[in-house]
Amino acid sequence: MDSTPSADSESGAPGQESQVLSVLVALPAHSPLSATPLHYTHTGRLPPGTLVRVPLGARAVLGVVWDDVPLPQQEGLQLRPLLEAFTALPPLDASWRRLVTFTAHYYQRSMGEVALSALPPQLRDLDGTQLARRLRKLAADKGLEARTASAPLPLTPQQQQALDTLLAPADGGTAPRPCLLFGSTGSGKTEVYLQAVARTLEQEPGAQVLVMVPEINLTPQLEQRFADRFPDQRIASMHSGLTPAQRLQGWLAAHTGQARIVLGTRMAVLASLPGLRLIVVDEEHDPSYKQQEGARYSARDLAIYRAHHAQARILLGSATPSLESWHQSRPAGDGDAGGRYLRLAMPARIGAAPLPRVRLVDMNHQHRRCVFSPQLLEAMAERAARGEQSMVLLNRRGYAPVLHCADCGWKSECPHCSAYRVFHKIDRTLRCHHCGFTERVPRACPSCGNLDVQTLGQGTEQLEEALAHELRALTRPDGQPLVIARVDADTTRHAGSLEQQLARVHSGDVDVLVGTQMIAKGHDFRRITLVAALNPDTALFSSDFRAPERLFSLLLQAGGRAGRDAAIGSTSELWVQTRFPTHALFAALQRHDYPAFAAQQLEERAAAGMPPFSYQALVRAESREQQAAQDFLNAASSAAADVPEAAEVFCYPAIPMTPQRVANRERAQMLLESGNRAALQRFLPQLAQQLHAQRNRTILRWAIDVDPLGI
Ligand SMILES: Nc1ncnc2c1ncn2[C@@H]1O[C@H](COP(=O)(O)OP(=O)(O)OP(=O)(O)O)[C@@H](O)[C@H]1O
Ligand SMILES: [Zn+2]
Repeated sequence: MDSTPSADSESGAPGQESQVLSVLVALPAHSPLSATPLHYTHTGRLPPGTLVRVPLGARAVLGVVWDDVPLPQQEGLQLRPLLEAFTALPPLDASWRRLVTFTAHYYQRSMGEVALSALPPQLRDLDGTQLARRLRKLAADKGLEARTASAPLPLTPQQQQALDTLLAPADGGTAPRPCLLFGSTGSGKTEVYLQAVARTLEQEPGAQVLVMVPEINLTPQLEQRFADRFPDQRIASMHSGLTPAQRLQGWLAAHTGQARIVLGTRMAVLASLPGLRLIVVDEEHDPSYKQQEGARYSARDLAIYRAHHAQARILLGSATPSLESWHQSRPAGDGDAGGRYLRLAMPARIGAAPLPRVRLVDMNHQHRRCVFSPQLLEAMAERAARGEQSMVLLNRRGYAPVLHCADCGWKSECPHCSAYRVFHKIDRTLRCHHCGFTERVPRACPSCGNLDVQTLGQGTEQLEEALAHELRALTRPDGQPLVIARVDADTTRHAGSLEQQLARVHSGDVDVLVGTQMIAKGHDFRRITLVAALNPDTALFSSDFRAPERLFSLLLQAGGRAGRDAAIGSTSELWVQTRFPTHALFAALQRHDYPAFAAQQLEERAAAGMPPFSYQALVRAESREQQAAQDFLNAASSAAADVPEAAEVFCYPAIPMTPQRVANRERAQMLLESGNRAALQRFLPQLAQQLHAQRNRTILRWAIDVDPLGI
């Protein structure tokens, strides 16, 4: 296609001059062109936010008309006209564009990448006619069934107070304060969300709400509750499990305001929501809100930003808030103005079902290879005999994390990673959980030929087998043998399989459920009265300072699955098998005392200058050689050390990541820390410039992770 010279071109209808437009397109992440919008010509003006198709090299790509950016002063710059403007679609509004700009700057990515990744992929393949047809179809099919709405429950005084505080009018012209709903497991947070949504939708005809959940497997249950409560509302869902056509439909429904309720995982935070009045972030502490590739954004943090600028209300909910949100919602005290958020507490469980009793089993008193203590087995047997369910948690899938030969010391290392391959008995494979490398289990030790190769440690597969053996003599109240089921990433690979397996638990077909943390979160199981965590100890002494926080929240959330139905009448229990029963974390857990745990952790973090008392970024690099990766990072940080922006930022020397090698790539990381978020933000582009400059053939890739979760 011919390039058209810029502004003074004379194509087009009389009186319609060709204009220069700034257009965002997605360019490869480190392309020098990716920093700002590109320029194209078009006959007549198009408002910012209009979706367009533009030529890029030999391709035609989707782009978004952006707010004007001056043309670069470049000799002989030839601008090309855009190919197509999707004027049937309302432009993406200023609030969305501002969110994209902020996300790109804050997380050190290009605006084009962020903007285009926030759009449904199928938009790239449609032309204007096809898009117009989709829009007509969307308007014609409301996707609703005629049903009666589930009635709102009469709120408990605590729920009522939380709701009223959330919805209280903000001071004239200011954005409402973000609210943290600190509500015990089973305290009825969802009902507060539902009624907050209902009230928000009533208040304004065009109001929209965004409800976020951490895990895709929690969306069906929540979606059902929303669909039951709002049968005359179109609900758009947004998560990675949808087909491209479904994603486009949901996105269009939200963008055009036809869907007033949007429900989704972290990606939903970047949806176009022109009428946004309320955001709910359920289980706000959950690490899944952090995107782990590309633009590594925290959907919770972006939600706070987004709500602020849209002057929308925002409610973060959790029984175990992140220490960041907890700290941010601290009440004013002596000499401290308090945090920016408002803390709403709902300590009581609905229906007065007490929180589970915590029982610690000291594994120092058991024999070395003991997996289930006799006390725990007995307790599970009692529950099963009464027709109650138990749940056993172990954060390790497969049969055994390592195979080894006692004769020569061989271990099932992955040839491509610095990690062991996990033994999966079901298909007799050794699988690397990092790179996916899979082989049949060797019949004999590959190094010395010893036929007696043994397992080390346990995974969920082995637990399932061991439990079946231990409980084989027991029957349910109806005389049938006990049913033991396992739910982890291996049993839920196929679409719909998780829902099926959970449905079996809900219907009472399963007596003992074994699984990874996947089963600990958010589910409203009615008949589980005992939850057991088998080996939580490694997190107590991890090098990652957030490990105790994650453990406490996992255990408390897991325990929260027990005893949700007071009508069952028996006391619920959370069992923890540990070699450190006197650890302070367990003491706080026994009292269900999140505030005490948080206070102790925050004190440690304050003393050590860790988040939330400091701000961090992590730079990661990959190379064939560990030294090359570290040298690259260290060179960039020394080169950037002299800029004025470096003043308040501390760069630690680069170190190997764990695991150090994955898929034959050596990985290194460098931690940056500052007591001042703005200072860190000013420094990062300087460092990025140096990383670009230092980059050489030996560096396979690098990335900056702002506010990293795993250190
Ligand atoms: N006001 C109410 N009256 C009666 N029942 C209620 C009320 N509010 C909530 N419930 C019921 O209490 C149960 C627990 O509520 P919900 O699942 O919302 O808890 P939650 O706070 O989200 O817990 P978790 O953090 O463990 O997910 C649900 O079955 C819900 O229907
Ligand atoms: Zn591997």
